[in-house]
Parts: sequence; structure tokens; C-alpha cells
Amino acid sequence: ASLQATFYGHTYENPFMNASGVHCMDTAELDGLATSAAGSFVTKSATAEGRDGNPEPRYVNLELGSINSMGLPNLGLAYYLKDAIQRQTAHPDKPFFLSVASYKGFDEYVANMKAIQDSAYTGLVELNLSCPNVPGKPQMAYDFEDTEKLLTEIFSFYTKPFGVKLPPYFDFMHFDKIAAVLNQFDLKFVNCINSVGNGLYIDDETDTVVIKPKGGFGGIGGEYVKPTALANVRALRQRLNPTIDIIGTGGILTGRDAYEHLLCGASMLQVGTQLYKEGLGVFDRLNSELLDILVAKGYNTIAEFKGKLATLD
Ligand SMILES: O=C(O)c1[nH]c(=O)[nH]c(=O)c1Cl
Repeated sequence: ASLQATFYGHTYENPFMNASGVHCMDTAELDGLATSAAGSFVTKSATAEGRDGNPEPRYVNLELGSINSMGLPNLGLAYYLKDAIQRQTAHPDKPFFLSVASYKGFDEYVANMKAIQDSAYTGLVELNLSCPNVPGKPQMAYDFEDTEKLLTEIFSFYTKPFGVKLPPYFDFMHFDKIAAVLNQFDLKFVNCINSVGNGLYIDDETDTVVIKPKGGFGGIGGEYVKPTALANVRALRQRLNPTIDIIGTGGILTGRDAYEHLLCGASMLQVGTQLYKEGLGVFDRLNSELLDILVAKGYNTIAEFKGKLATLD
């Protein structure tokens, strides 16, 4: 059996990647991912200028996951573009993803994509429309009209392959609306989901929140979010053009979690909280556990069961 994953014309050894934000802040961390058992990797979401991000504590591991309000700390788009161009030149056989966001909103998204269009980087971009932690800034992908306007503007000049990182949606009308917007464009993929925004965790000894920014409100990841992540992967897969691949993110701790995301239609799989907790060895374990599941079920490839979730009708 093989865990090979085909995605936008490339065959990866396996579908596993980091989730943007974890183990991907600088060249050293990215080199660690590139030499790990991960099939691919993505950079920390870049903004036009480098950012310190929110005051600490801003990330806390919890028994059932994590809470974060990092506030888009990153080294700035120029840094990641320089690294990406060096990387694509040195290892043209190992494509990866460049994540880009915006601190200031619509115009910065456009400017950042223009900078990438004008650069020598030719690989995949993950356009992050779902950061929940910039105080005072609504998540772009919760505004369907603005998202459509932004994608229309980007596609008027951008000719390189890219996809979007989405927040979780919780209503069939919202699944329908975001899919109707995205199906208008030649997107290569959609990544579902980003952290479940603005959760609140209270320390049971101090009766106090555990992160400093936003009065303790932060994005939730880990076991808490798997049912929501699976639902978003499944709902978008059922609604999006087959030309748009899906990256499944959220609640992947074991090979079984990975298998369930694939059943829902994911092609690549991103790991955030569990990578933070376990380190790069998580990819060796996940590959082994997922392979055991294929063997136990008599599958030779992921294609044999990808998207084939059974329902009770
Ligand atoms: O606070 C962050 O940096 C952050 N944290 C998240 O959980 N998702 C994101 O997309 C971002 Cl950009």
C-alpha cells in the first residue's frame, strides 16, 4: 500500500503537512519540515511588513487541543519570498506552499498577491482569509461579498496557482454561499478549516483566562474541532467544482483522524496542534498509523476510498 497523494499535478510521498503557523516561522523551522516525514509544508502566513504579533501568553496547549491568539507574528512577505525562491531553486522536486495574509485588510491582500505575482516564486500560495486574531479586524471569509470582490481583483492580475484557507462555517446556507463564491474562480484548492475563532478557556485553579490578548479569546484547535473540520471538508467537497482540491485541517492527532478527513474528500492533510505538542516525529507516527489502516482495510491507494464516506440512506 502507498500513501502517495496527488495534488495540483504533483505526487507527494504522503498527504501530511504542517498547518500554517506551527513550526514554520523561519528558514530553520522550514528546513526541519522539509527534512521530516511530512509530504509537504506551508510557511507562516506573511503580511506585507514583519510583525511582533500579540502580547504573550498567546498560545496554550490544552488537554483536548489548543487556544491561540498569536496576532499574525511573522518576518514579513519579503523574507518568505526570498526563502521560497531559494527553496524552489534548490529543491524543484519538493513543492511547498507559501501562506499569505493581511493585517490591514483588502488592499494589503491585493498588494501582497501583486508582490508574489511579480516575484520569481512560481509555486502554490495559500491565501489566508481566516485569521481570527487581529483585534478589530473581521475574518475576510465571513464576508461573502468582500471575498468575492477580493478574488475578482486578484484574478484580474494573478496567473500563478493558489488556494484559500477558510474558517469553519456552521450553517448549510453558509456552505452554499461560500461555495457559490469560490466556484466562480480558477482556485486550485481550499483548505478547511482554520482554528475555530474566539473560543474561551478558563484555568481551573486560578479562575482566569489562559491567554493575554483579547481578554482570553482565541482560536481553538485540536480534538475540540474535529467534528467541525470533517463537516467543512465534506460540505465543501460536495459543493465545489471537482477541479478544486481540498486540504483537510483540524483535529488530526491519529491515523484514524487522517483517514476520516480523506473519507470526507481531503487530498492533503495539515497538522497544527498535535505537531506543536509532539514535534516533527508526529509525521512518522501518522504515516505509520494511516498505512496500517489502509493495509487492514485492503486498500492499496488513498484514491480507492477518498471522498467515499457512507451515509445512512
Ligand atoms: O493569530 C494568528 O497568527 C493566527 N492564528 C490562527 O489560529 N489562525 C490564523 O490564520 C492566524 Cl494568522
